[in-house]
Formats: sequence, structure tokens, C-alpha cells
Amino acid sequence: MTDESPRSSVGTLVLLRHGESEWNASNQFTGWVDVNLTEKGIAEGKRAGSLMREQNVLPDVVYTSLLRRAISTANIALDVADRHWIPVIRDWRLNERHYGKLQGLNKAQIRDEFGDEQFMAWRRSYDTPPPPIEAGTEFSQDGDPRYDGIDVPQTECLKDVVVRMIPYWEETISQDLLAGKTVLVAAHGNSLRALVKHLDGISDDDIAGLNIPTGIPLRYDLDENLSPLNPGGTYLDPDAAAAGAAAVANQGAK
Ligand SMILES: O=C(O)[C@@H](CO)OP(=O)(O)O
Repeated sequence: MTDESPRSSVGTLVLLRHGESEWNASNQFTGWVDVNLTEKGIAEGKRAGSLMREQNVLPDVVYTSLLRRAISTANIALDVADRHWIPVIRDWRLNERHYGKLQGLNKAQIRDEFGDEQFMAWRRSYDTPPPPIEAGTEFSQDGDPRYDGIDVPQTECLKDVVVRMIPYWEETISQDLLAGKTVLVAAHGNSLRALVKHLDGISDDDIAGLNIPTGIPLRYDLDENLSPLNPGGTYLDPDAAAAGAAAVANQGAK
């Protein structure tokens, strides 16, 4: 073997954004609000499972957020892939970005009221958090028992998600990958953007242009430094992923 020998993969990471949720369908900012999947979202979960089965991408372990849209999508997909029996680990650090005071509000209305620039800064800038949500209001998570012992955020920008997620990635998910496992991470548009930013070394500016479609598995083959052998990852259905990412980018325009 010379230094030029091809790097080999130690582990396979599969990122899966939940299927369409009720608030994706109604175009509302969601964040940590625990909304259900729609019928379309359930179908997307099943399709994700078929894609994994057909392409022989079979997880050994699954990590999810604490939100039912990610938990349900993982359950549905793993059932179809016949991997419903694998170990599961859930952690709040995989939750969607907390959308602050915007949680529950309609994206098109916010864009109309505040203009394109502010709307995009809140949605996609790296370090501009939306205004904080008030404790005790309808869409705040303070007092939710699943977050006992956690300093529940009142808002987050993407940078805040990177700060909470990457230590968790290094301590847990990375260890499974280094042990040679195929790991499914079922999470959210912005928590997965934080992870992809880290994996692909995307700059703070360029991450604004990256959108993750609902319900399509994104596979990364990682070397022993957990560097992608396939930078950018490989969607198991690339055409559907491109169409889905364009639809996410366009939200708020309706
Ligand atoms: O509302 C949200 O929580 C997210 C994901 O659905 O939306 P956006 O894509 O606008 O960041």
C-alpha cells in the first residue's frame, strides 16, 4: 500500500429529515413545537425506508431528536426497511433549531411584515437569532417534562445549534461510526444543516444556501477522521432531493 491508496470507509452515516409535518404543510415556523406528520409525511417516511432497503443502507443504530415528527419518521422508515429492532437513542441536542417568537407564525406573513432581508436573516443567517419567545406562552417549551434539567432555549440561531450539537456528535454518534456502524440520524432541517456544515466544512456564509428536503435519506461514507469520502453526501433519490430542497428554499414566497 502506498500513500496514494484510496481511503476506506469506516462508517456510514444516514441523515434523514422528518417527513412533511402539519406545520410544514401550513407554512408555519415550527422549531421545538411538537407537531405531527401529515399523510404525505407518513408516505415520505415509508419511501425513505424503501430506499434504504433497496439500496442496502441498513442502520445498526438510530439517533433521534425528542420531537415526534422525527421519532415517527424513523419508526416508519425502519419498519419498512425491516430494521425496527435496532437500538434507539434520543437526545434534545438533535432537536430543530428553536425558532423563538416566530414559533407558530406563518412564514409568508412574517416575510410580508418584515421584508425579505429580515426574513432571510432569521431563517438562514448563521448568527442572527429570531426574537426570544416569552416563557409561559402557548408555543414555549419551558416546563415541558422532556426537557427537565435542561436550560430550555428561548431562541436559537444556527450557530447555537452547532454549539449544542457538535460536542454530542463527537461524544456519541462519532463513536458508533468509528466502530464501523451504519448510523441513522433522524432529525430536522436546521439541526441537520448544522451537522452537514461541520462534516463538509461549509463556511458560515455558504451554509445559508443549503436546504435539506423532507424524507429523503442522505448517505455519507466517512473515513477514519470522519471526513466524507463523498463530500456533500449522496441522496438515495437525488432527483426528488433536488426538487424537495428547492421547495424548502422557496417557503415564505407563497
Ligand atoms: O419551521 C422550522 O422549524 C424550519 C423547518 O421546518 O423551517 P425553516 O426551513 O424555515 O428553517
